[in-house]
Amino acid sequence: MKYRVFVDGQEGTTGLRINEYLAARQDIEVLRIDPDRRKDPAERARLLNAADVAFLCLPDAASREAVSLITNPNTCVIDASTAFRTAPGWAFGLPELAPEQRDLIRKTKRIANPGCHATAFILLLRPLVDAGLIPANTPISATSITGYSGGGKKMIEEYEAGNNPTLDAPRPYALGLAHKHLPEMTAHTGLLSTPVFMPIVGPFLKGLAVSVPLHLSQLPAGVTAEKLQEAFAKRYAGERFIRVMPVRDPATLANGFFDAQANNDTNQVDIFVFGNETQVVLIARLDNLGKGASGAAVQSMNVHLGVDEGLGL
Ligand SMILES: NC(=O)C1=CN([C@@H]2O[C@H](COP(=O)(O)OP(=O)(O)OC[C@H]3O[C@@H](n4cnc5c(N)ncnc54)[C@H](OP(=O)(O)O)[C@@H]3O)[C@@H](O)[C@H]2O)C=CC1
Ligand SMILES: CC(=O)N[C@@H](CCC(=O)OP(=O)(O)O)C(=O)O
Repeated sequence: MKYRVFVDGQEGTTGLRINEYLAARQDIEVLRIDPDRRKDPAERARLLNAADVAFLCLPDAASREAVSLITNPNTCVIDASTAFRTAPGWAFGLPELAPEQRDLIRKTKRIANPGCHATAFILLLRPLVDAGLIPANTPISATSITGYSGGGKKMIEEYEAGNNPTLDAPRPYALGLAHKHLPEMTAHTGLLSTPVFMPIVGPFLKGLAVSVPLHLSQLPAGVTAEKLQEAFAKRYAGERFIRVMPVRDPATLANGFFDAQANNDTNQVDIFVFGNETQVVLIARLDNLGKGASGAAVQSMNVHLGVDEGLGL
């Protein structure tokens, strides 16, 4: 028997990438919607309710509508939008979040796939807050460098039209300091205050790196770059999709520049700790369309179904 999977939003950036992952799977039958009816609620409802797993790769409002159309108690929803990431009754689709997270993903029928920036930020902060190395009341700031595919079809078209010179330089955004990932970045790290977060979109398709600068004077006495790196190594030991790099990664320092695209076309996250006696910078790198979106959604599906977590990734 094959699992039946429906991708609502199959023509979008996240949906297309999920379909690429699923195409190689022998254990999955993809239920496809007639492109002319892809926004027809009745046809979507029929397929959503026929599916064992439904991926929602839609704007928030359309995701909420899709969830309201589901009456089959056996349909497991994996929503890629921002709509349910801190909602009660939904499991956060980040298996590496905490030791109990895989169990939550396995048992629920409602999984909220994390945002791309949020995934990198949470994987940096959560282990250190849990270990008491970053007290929960520490004020935290972060930047993120991201490729333009994170903005979906519309932003991809703008960049690829090639007729707007203002897109040639990296562009900081979300300067209202209210980026849509902030609620999940706060809730799933345990931080007591909302971080200051400034993402920067650059003229490249995909790849993302979140940086968190810290003064060691903000942290408990005795915390060093080495101790932070050791805490990551301990927390992520055995995690196949997370690689904790050596402290002050010699290869990056020798190169002189950080490569935000080095995990593209993988489901991998790399974690770095740079620093001196008084300061550190934490960096997490991933493919915003891989572990930042479609790869993470497929990984959560695998966990939910109880098949090999890396199948097809
Ligand atoms: N791109 C990324 O890196 C990431 C995106 N996400 C999230 O995933 C979701 C999808 O994003 P993304 O793939 O980038 O967006 P896109 O704009 O590329 O794709 C969205 C798709 O949804 C379709 N759609 C819109 N409204 C409806 C509707 N009512 N019924 C059915 N289909 C509809 C659109 O149709 P049409 O083709 O006509 O426009 C489009 O094909 C968003 O919530 C986004 O926030 C999450 C993580 C990362
Ligand atoms: C470049 C760009 O605009 N990126 C998007 C992030 C995409 C993503 O991961 O977030 P969602 O799942 O929440 O859409 C942004 O910062 O809003």
